[in-house]
Amino acid sequence: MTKKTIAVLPGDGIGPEVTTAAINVLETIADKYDHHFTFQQGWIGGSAIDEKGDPLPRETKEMSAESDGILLGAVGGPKWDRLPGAERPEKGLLEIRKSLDLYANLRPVKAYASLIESSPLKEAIVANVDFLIVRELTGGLYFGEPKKREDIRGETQAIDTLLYKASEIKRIAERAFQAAQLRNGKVVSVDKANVLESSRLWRETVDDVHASYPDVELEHMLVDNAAMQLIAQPAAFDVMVTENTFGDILSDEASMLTGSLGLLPSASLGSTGVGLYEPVHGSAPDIAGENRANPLAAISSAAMMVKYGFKMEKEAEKIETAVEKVLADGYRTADIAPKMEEAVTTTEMTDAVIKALE
Ligand SMILES: NC(=O)C1=CN([C@@H]2O[C@H](COP(=O)(O)OP(=O)(O)OC[C@H]3O[C@@H](n4cnc5c(N)ncnc54)[C@H](O)[C@@H]3O)[C@@H](O)[C@H]2O)C=CC1
Ligand SMILES: CC(C)CC(=O)C(=O)O
Ligand SMILES: [Mg+2]
Repeated sequence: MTKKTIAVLPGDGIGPEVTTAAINVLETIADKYDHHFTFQQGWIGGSAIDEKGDPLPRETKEMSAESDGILLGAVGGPKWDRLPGAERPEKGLLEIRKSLDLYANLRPVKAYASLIESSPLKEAIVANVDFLIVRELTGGLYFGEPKKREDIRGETQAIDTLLYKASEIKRIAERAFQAAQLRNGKVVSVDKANVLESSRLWRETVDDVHASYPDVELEHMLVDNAAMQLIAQPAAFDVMVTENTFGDILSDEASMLTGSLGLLPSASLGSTGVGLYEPVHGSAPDIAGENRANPLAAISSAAMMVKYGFKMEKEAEKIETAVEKVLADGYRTADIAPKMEEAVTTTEMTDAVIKALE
């Protein structure tokens, strides 16, 4: 019997609904394969501000650092939108990523053949969309200093800093080339090197790292073109590596190649051994509490946890196959249902996945 302790940070909005779904799936896997998973809940985000006065309370940080893996829902919502940046729910998420040095955010984008009708980009799904976004997660605009507001000659101005060290670029580039070696051997590095100094360093550093991976093909692409190419020829991508902000935006765009943001999982990995697994989507305040959220992104994030965090390949594959099966069987939450009256709820979708696991 393998024992694992999982820190569960549901967060805000639909976060608690989708993490409950993922926990139910993990419990079924534990029963089936004779593992013992212990779940420890912690506060993060807006709910942590309300309960503890801090978007990342010390207890959450410690419990997460000591766990074998962190399962996170999402943070944020209109209730906290007027708070200053340093006190907002999102700060809790940025801080846990930074404090655990989770610099590599893997966001697989894989279309399900059974969802062709649900995508506004049907041709994309037909074209077998299957690529990996490797997003740098602990540098760039979200973290660079100075980050502040100031009054200059009677006018308020705001500053964010886009800062990258060569060492930060080097380690994420290495992750991308290694991922490509296990896939189809092609990396597209996305930057804005025609305008940004940080992107010029990015490009030079990626080129330097590439010298050690001669078996991998490398192409540099400017981010505006990349945004277009994702729609024009999504099947041409294998691994895309990019900095924090570009990766954040391009992965939401890429989600629509699969049919919905509610389908994309992610794994954030780093140097400390503990990984954080969360859906790509946010807290979706517009549907929170309605049992309408698609739980498949969170469930697939749990699959990434057992695969990357616990090295349980067959358990991960079991979850992935169950997700494929429920979609092939026609289960559709509202975000992917062609007809609203045919949509299933979050809990019905979760129950269908659990049944498919048995
Ligand atoms: N990782 C995180 O915790 C993230 C948090 N956020 C926060 O979430 C809040 C809302 O941000 P938005 O811009 O609205 O982005 P969002 O990702 O929460 O929602 C965007 C749209 O996608 C839909 N959607 C998202 N997840 C879904 C799911 N599982 N099933 C069905 N539909 C789904 C929503 O209903 C909404 O229409 C903000 O406070 C933002 O800062 C946003 C992105 C990531
Ligand atoms: C707080 C944000 C940076 C979260 C987000 O949008 C993301 O990580 O995708
Ligand atoms: Mg995002």
